[in-house]
This record gives sequence, structure tokens and C-alpha cells, in this order.
Amino acid sequence: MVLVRNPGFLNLKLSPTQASTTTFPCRFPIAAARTGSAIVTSNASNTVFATDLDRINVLGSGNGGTVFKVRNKTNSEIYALKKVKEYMDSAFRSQLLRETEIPRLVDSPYVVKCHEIFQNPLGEEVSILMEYMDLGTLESLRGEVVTEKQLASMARQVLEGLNYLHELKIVHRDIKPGNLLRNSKEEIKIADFGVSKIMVKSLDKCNSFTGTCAYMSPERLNSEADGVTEEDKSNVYAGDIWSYGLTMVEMLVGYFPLLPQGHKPDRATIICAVCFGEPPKAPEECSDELKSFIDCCLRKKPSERWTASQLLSHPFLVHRD
Ligand SMILES: Nc1ncnc2c1ncn2[C@@H]1O[C@H](COP(=O)(O)OP(=O)(O)OP(=O)(O)O)[C@@H](O)[C@H]1O
Repeated sequence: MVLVRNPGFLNLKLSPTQASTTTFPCRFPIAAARTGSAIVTSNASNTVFATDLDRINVLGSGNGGTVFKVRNKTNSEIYALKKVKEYMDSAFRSQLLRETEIPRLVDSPYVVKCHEIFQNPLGEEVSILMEYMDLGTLESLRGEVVTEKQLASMARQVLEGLNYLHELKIVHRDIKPGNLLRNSKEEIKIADFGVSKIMVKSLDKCNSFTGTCAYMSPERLNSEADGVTEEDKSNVYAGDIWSYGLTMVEMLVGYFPLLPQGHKPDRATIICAVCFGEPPKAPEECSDELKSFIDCCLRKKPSERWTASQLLSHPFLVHRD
């Protein structure tokens, strides 16, 4: 089946910086790799130096910083370089820790690769060199026709990435169309660990109100609600599955599915819709398998939601190989 999609993606953030097409030389005040404390980590076999990079244009910006398209002068390789915002307070330091700690652990074809992390000697300025995804985020798919086959391919790739992260005990906490990147090889990868958290010991601080609230699960938005148990609160991975399910429905219908199309979202309306409304469903004309798949992701009770690993063997994905 084919669904005709409409524009209307939810955007609860400020407009991104307009992309510039001007080429200008790299003038990062960041030290190159292997110069004392300058480099934090490297996953690549061929180290890239900050001074090798020419900025091409701005790809976008978010709460965490600005992302540039850059070229390595030595071999013409293209990358995305995220310049993390400069803060000198503890918020900056903890963001820095998250941004630099997690990419070091992650190596999956379904997660945007982090090649290098540059830091200046004082540590107050950090840039992350990433794999460049030439088609941008899933938000750019608005208005396009998405078949169930295409959706299954998209859904599987994101799920492989989530399953990988969850097995490493990493909760992403901000899955949404704007954090899923595409390239022209038809690959989709999870990006942006700005609010991720490694759950090595437990769940502790994962109940704080960070991330994009529109895609947050009911138990995260209102952990004090009747019926939310301690077990529910501790099942933090299920929160990613809710956000994922919502994102997949949005890909199908073309607008944020918890509100009527064209409705301007505000925090209070979203919280009411998530916590007191019925979970969104796949449209009536979809196959039973797709309807069931969405239902398994969007159960209000976290313990009833399927895990990433269970969803990977759901008939909606299995029967579309
Ligand atoms: N690896 C990449 N390749 C290509 N474009 C990218 C890459 N990473 C980010 N971008 C672009 O840069 C934009 C900003 O990314 P960034 O991670 O800073 O913020 P965000 O995820 O949009 O917002 P926030 O951090 O507030 O959630 C993205 O929306 C995307 O268009």
C-alpha cells in the first residue's frame, strides 16, 4: 500500500541556522590531535587533524551546538563537524562528558560514526567529527510518499541501532525524526547523544525532564501518575521505544500524530495528549502487521511495550525481507 503524506512535522525548537554555501578556511581555535591534551578520542584508523579541515557550510544547529559540513584537505573526505556550544558552567561540563564519553563506546553501522573529538587545551571548547549523512534528517522526508516496504526498511535500521545501544546499556532519550539521519545509500542512522545516558549502574537520574517532550513516553512525562510503578520508572529503555513508535507513525502520516494535523503544539497540550489520550495508531488502511507493530511500540504501560530485540522479529519486519 502507498500512503500520501502531508507536511506538518512537529518542530518545538527555534529555526536552525540557515545553511551557508560559502567556503571559508578552517579557523577553529582548537588544537590538533596528538598535541598534548588536544585530542580526547579517536575511532578512526587514520587520524584526522583539526587543522586539516576546511568548513564548507553550516548544516544546522540545535541546543547543543552548530554542525558544519567540512572537507579534509589531505584526501577530500567529507565529514560533519559539530562544534559544541561554549559554556563555562557545570551544565557545559556534564554535556561535554556525555558528548565525548558515549561516541567512544559506539561502533555500529546503524549509529552515526564519531571519528574524532577535538578539545582545546583548556577544555572549554569541543568539536566532534562525525560521519557525514548527505540527506539530512528524517524531517526532510515530509511530503514524500512512504510505502510500507520503505517504512519497514527505515524501521528496521533504526531498531537495529536502538537494539545495539540498549545492549550497551545506553538509553538515547531523544529519538525523534530530527535525530535520525539519512544518506544516499538508503541508510538511516541514529545521531545525537546530547541527552543520552549510559545506564551502567541504574536508572537514577534518567527520570529528569530532558529531551524533546513531544516524543517522551507517558511514564517519563508524568512519573507520578496513578499506576506508574517503580518498575515502570526503571524501565528506561521502553521510553526510547515509545519515541521510536511515535516517530514511525509520524513517518506514515506526515505530521505529529498526537495532535490534529496543523495544530500548533504546546507543552501542556502534548502532556495531556500523551498522558490522558489514547496512543496513536497506524491509519486504518495499513496492513494488520503494521498496525500490530505500531501497537507493540506504543503501549502506555512500559512493561507491555516490546523491546527493540523483540520488535526486530515482529512479522511486519520479518515478512518484508
Ligand atoms: N552527521 C551529520 N551529517 C549531516 N548533517 C548533520 C549531521 N549531524 C547533524 N546534522 C545536521 O545538523 C542539524 C543540527 O544537529 P544537532 O545535532 O546540533 O542538533 P539537533 O539534533 O537538531 O538539535 P538538538 O541538539 O537540540 O536536539 C541536524 O538537524 C542535521 O540537519
